[in-house]
Amino acid sequence: MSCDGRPLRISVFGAGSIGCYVGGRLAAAGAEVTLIGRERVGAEIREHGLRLTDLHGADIRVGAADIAFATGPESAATADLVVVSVKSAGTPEAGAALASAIGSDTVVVSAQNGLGNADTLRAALPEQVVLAAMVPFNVVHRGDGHFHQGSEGDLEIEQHPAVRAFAPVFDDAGLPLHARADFRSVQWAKLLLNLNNAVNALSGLPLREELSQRSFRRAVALAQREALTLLTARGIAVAKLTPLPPQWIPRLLTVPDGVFRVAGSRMLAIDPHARSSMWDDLEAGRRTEVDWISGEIVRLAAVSGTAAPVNARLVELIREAEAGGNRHWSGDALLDDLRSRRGPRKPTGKRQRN
Ligand SMILES: NC(=O)C1=CN([C@@H]2O[C@H](COP(=O)(O)OP(=O)(O)OC[C@H]3O[C@@H](n4cnc5c(N)ncnc54)[C@H](OP(=O)(O)O)[C@@H]3O)[C@@H](O)[C@H]2O)C=CC1
Ligand SMILES: CC(C)(CO)C(=O)C(=O)O
Repeated sequence: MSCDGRPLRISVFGAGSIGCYVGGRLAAAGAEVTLIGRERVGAEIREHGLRLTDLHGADIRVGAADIAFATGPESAATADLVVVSVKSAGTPEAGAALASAIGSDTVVVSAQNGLGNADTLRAALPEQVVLAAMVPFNVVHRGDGHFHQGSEGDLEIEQHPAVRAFAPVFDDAGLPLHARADFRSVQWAKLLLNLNNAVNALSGLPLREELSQRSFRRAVALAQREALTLLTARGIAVAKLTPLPPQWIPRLLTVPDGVFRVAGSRMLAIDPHARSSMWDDLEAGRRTEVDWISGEIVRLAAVSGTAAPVNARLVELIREAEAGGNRHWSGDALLDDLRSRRGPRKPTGKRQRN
């Protein structure tokens, strides 16, 4: 893929799990990539290069000489495209850093979870085209420059004419980008899925092991059902990322054998070691994105004049865990705790499915 006969220049602001994996694959496909991140990551890449693997046996090597690394935004000055992949708490700083470095022709893509990161970047970068994208798959950093894609799904992005200039290099990299006119509803669908992040982080378990336990699945379903009730009441659309209607989403996580649906109509495999990005943050002692994920449901409830006690409790438990509290809950204990937060249930006469 080239831009005016030369390789596309891409900077990735936030060289972590997603940034190194996506940036590395784009470099392997011929783009001129600069990763912008912390010196510890730069040192790892200088020593080992990048190794990028996936569930299907892809094993791609990018030598240290074939991908540039920087700790500041200056190198983004000549980029055609900047992919932002910092955690949500870092977005304002990323926006300010890019504002001092890039020109108005550079397109910026937020490859982050949550709903508001692209808007935060737009506020800092009023002259640039800023687009939100959705990363459905999980990436695990295995050390020594090795990043492993531990689940499946294709990238989705807001529909915009600018996408045409860089979509081909994503195709070449084996990471096809699907442009969607209803992107907000895609973000809501992903956020519903990410309500599992808090439960996963509190379980202290890999995703597959967590989701193989019925009580954790029921805990996730409580959070998702609470969110869906609010979304439905406010008439907010949730993309049909599966062939099932949105009200079925809580049931998707009841699949017993370590696979769940993320996007598309397929069952998606999960690597046995894959963990949520929130698990990574708790493990590393970093601030999590709980305010931008479960916290969105709490805010939605507040503006709707109601409450979201299950998601509010998950926010509270993650904050406690960030401060050193329990992050090894059993499924039964977590489920009992979350259930005790809900108001009394009306008897339905029906057996609970999840
Ligand atoms: N990991 C995953 O599997 C998935 C993640 N996502 C989403 O993608 C986004 C990125 O997640 P992920 O890749 O896990 O995040 P990581 O924490 O692994 O990577 C972000 C990196 O950017 C660095 N960074 C932050 N601010 C700056 C700065 N100003 N200058 C230089 N480097 C900086 C961070 O360093 P430091 O930690 O020192 O600040 C960190 O190394 C999140 O929104 C996440 O929710 C979506 C799907 C899956
Ligand atoms: C891929 C997925 C859904 C895995 O939990 C994720 O988005 C995350 O970890 O943040």
